Amino acid sequence: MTTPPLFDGFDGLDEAGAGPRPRVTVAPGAVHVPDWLSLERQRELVTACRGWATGPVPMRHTRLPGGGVMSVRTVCVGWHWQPYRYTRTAADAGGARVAEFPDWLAELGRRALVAAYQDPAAGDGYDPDTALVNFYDGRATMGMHQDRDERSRAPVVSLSIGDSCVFRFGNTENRGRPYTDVELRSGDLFVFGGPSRLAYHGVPRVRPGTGNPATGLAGGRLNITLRVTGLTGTPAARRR
Ligand SMILES: O=C(O)CCC(=O)C(=O)O
Ligand SMILES: [Fe+2]
Repeated sequence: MTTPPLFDGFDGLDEAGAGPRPRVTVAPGAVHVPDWLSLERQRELVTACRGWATGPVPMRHTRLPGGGVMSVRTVCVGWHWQPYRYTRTAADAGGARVAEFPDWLAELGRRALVAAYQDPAAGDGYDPDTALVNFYDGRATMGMHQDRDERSRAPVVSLSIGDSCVFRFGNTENRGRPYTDVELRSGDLFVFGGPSRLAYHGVPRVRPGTGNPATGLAGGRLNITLRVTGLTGTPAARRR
């Protein structure tokens, strides 16, 4: 029996409906954990992201120094990323200080590492302090890049909600091959750390209409990456 299209992307079954999609180590330190987030957790994250998207810093298309504009819309929590650095205030998006990074999100990050690396101690000491929340409409893509503006080389935890996408996970040398195309669906976790921490990656395609409105997201794709900036700020500095 094939999977009814209505359930594609959130029933935990593979394309043929034959069973759960397996956890896959795509490269050393890079792990895909399908269906890691419960529907309820996805709903909570959608609600949280809606809140962050409305302020204090608005969700916006990031402008690149070369004059280009990213097709995804982004809002940051904890630290604000703009190409190619982190600051506490969003100079390129209204100037407000970004929302505090909540403890529950750091805890989710620790649990993500335990699940991805299948090691109860994998989350020990992991203390993400920034989240980049990206929203992709059906036409948005993200070119191949490295996440390298963080001083820390602690793993990146990536959570996906809504429409499925092709996530291209490459090598640490250049934007080209070899790379692996992974389908990320609503609820999937992807972690990249260790030898894969600086691997090039991108999103060449989103598949409109494959999400589940029960997540609270009627359309589009939400991706949240948790990272450790390695930057410090005293409470006073944090307000700057
Ligand atoms: O949307 C994704 O899955 C990846 C996002 C990403 O690479 C980034 O925000 O740096
Ligand atoms: Fe990235």
